[in-house]
Amino acid sequence: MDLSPTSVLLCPPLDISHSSAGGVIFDSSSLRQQTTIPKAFIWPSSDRPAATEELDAPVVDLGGFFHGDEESTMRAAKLVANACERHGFFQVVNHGVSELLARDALDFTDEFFRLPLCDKLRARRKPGGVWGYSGAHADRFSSKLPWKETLSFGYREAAGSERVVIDYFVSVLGEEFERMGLAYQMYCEAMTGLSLAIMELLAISLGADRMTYREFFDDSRSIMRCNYYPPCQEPEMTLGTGPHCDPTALTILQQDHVGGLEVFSGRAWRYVRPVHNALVVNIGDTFMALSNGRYKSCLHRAVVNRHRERRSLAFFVCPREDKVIRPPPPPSSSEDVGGGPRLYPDFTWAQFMDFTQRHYRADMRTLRSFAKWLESSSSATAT
Ligand SMILES: C=C1C[C@]23C[C@@]1(O)CC[C@H]2[C@]1(C)CCC[C@@](C)(C(=O)O)[C@H]1[C@@H]3C(=O)O
Ligand SMILES: O=C(O)CCC(=O)C(=O)O
Ligand SMILES: [Fe+2]
Repeated sequence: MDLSPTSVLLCPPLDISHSSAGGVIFDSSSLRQQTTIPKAFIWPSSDRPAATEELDAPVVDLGGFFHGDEESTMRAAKLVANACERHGFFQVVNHGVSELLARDALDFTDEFFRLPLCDKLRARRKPGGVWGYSGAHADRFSSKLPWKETLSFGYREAAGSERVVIDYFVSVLGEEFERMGLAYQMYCEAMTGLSLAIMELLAISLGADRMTYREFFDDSRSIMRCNYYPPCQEPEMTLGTGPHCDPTALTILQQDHVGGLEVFSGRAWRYVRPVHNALVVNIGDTFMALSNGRYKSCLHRAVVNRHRERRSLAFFVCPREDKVIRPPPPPSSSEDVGGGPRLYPDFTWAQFMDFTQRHYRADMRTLRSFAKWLESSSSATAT
């Protein structure tokens, strides 16, 4: 794919301290010239120690599974079960996503985030919205700001959605961004296919009917997020993304070779070494609820460094908004997949997503806090 830079978009000088909407704007290129970072980016010292140990997590070869080889499928399912019961994290290779497509998606991330700030702001996230450009979430939060810029957009595989991503880029940034939109449209299609295959492998690993989750997510909605982490002059004082569990069901993440992703496991933060051509897969809160707590929602974060920018592409798989999140009964017994009493109430993704966007900043306790919030809201309406 021709990656010649898009036409240079000129824009007027910008007052970067405050936007017209009153929110604060994060301009990493000017902030990086300063010797210290603004106070709003400093995280509590308890959140900051850098990992010294590597995470023990499998790199699962999906080749045999894709070829219908039962023995390697069971081998893969066993690795996945063990990892998901421990920390909810594994990596996959021979995943079927083209290396060229993956590289183009990363390269276009560079092209977008290297645009002048005023051009990125043409795609800025609208208040209350999910899609769009954000600088450190400075328009949403006033402390513990993450040292990153993000671009998020939605995807769903349905009739009439063949151009949903392309049309987003063209409508927000202009015709000259059609190639970027096409690359991400194709990337999201590939990620969706892989996510459904992983849902099948998860069901097998849980002893459920292998089509259970594949069917549940057949009309999934996804959120694609491009993360760009600029170099930071005080990397030990801040975080690229704070400690959290993804509220979504499953995340497929492509990271570049720089490193910075950490997972909390065995009472310590552990770094994840980038594996060439591998994709990171982590369980989110919604899948933890679907497995009735048997699989753990992965607690993770991203640290930054002094000299190198880092990029990651996170593909968040979510159920259709109105589907009720409830563990499916496995074929062999009347108990739910996770066995024992229900750990979480029924809820819909629409309710949970709304909670993270309007009521609560997602962190390591989002699902628990959401369950309490649901309970208090329902008891309030019952009285
Ligand atoms: C449902 C979501 C909220 C966040 C994006 C996501 O699609 C999945 C991950 C969530 C997030 C990355 C968790 C850490 C805090 C957060 C505010 C962020 O750093 O971006 C979260 C995302 C959000 O925009 O709320
Ligand atoms: O950039 C990374 O490695 C992690 C990003 C992440 O966890 C997220 O966007 O939810
Ligand atoms: Fe995450």
